Amino acid sequence: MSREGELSDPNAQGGDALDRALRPQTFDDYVGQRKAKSNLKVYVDAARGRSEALDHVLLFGPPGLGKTTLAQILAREMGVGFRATSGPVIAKAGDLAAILTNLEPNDVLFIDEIHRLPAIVEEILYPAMEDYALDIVIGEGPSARSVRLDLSPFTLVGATTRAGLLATPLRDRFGIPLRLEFYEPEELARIVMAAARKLGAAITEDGAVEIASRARGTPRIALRLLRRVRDFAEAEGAKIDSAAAGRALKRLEIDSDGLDALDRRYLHALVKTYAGGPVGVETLAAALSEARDAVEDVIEPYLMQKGYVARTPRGRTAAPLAYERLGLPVPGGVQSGLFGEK
Ligand SMILES: Nc1ncnc2c1ncn2[C@@H]1O[C@H](COP(=O)(O)OP(=O)(O)OP(=O)(O)O)[C@@H](O)[C@H]1O
Ligand SMILES: [Mg+2]
Repeated sequence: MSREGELSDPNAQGGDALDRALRPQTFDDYVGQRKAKSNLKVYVDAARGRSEALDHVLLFGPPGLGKTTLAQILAREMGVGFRATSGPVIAKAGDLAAILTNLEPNDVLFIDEIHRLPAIVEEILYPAMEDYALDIVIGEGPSARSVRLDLSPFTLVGATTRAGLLATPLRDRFGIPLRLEFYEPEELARIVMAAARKLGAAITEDGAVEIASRARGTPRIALRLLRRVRDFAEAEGAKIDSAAAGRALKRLEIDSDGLDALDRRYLHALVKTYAGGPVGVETLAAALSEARDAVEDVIEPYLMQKGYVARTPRGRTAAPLAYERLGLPVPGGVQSGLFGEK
């Protein structure tokens, strides 16, 4: 049982058109990520002042934190065109060459899931990023020769769920690497309020706070919960206040910490089946019938940040908080002291 659409394909979820309508368009509408945003503003202003392309940007962080959104905002704030593609879609070097030669000066080229670019494609990206040039080999065998083709200056914005998945030479060519962080509940509440306003849904501040506090620090999840809660509230003829949100979230099996059924299955497997670990991520993924990547990208980052799970050289181990969440005694009787504070 996956979170709706998220594990199989992060971008294929219900309400896609709605998603687009809710996307912030400017730095000012883009809530949170204060550090990344304030640095980017400086770089954008400087590049615009010099009429140059912005340096290449690598955005990394768990799914749904706003990488695609931020890439679009960058192009808009730079006042340049935006072209989007993704790693798995570009199969041949020629595909990327065609895209690169069609860019207007200073355009933003967004490559989602950039860690999934085939190696041969990655190689032609290196001179393109460094010198705005393509090295094309003409002919075969001993008569083959390489010609250099100049490109317009452009900004590559790459997105990936984990920077560690990128080959070092590629990673090193990004002048601006930025890690997106999980959002604070107050920030998510602002996102939920703004979205509810755009949707014309009746919501109170505490209704938004209730949804925000259970959204795993992730705007996409907050917006999805808002849509579901709104359905329940409309069915009840109620507005979305904290009581209505609480009832709906209970029906959606989202607990007070925002953990859903899949998170609880993960903790259950780790704590019960594997006695709290250490256990390898492959083994855990198999126990959950999920892909290893999905476990590492989607489930674990939030559980680790919240201190339920730790990563050790020998595998994952359950922290005291995991036992407490499942209502089990903590081995050795050490209490985390964290339970109930969140
Ligand atoms: N800072 C933000 N302020 C307001 N809304 C946001 C913000 N970040 C993301 N969103 C909203 O959350 C949703 C998901 O964002 P987005 O698609 O940019 O995430 P992503 O990081 O690209 O995810 P993935 O890794 O799955 O591609 C979008 O609908 C977007 O409107
Ligand atoms: Mg995206």
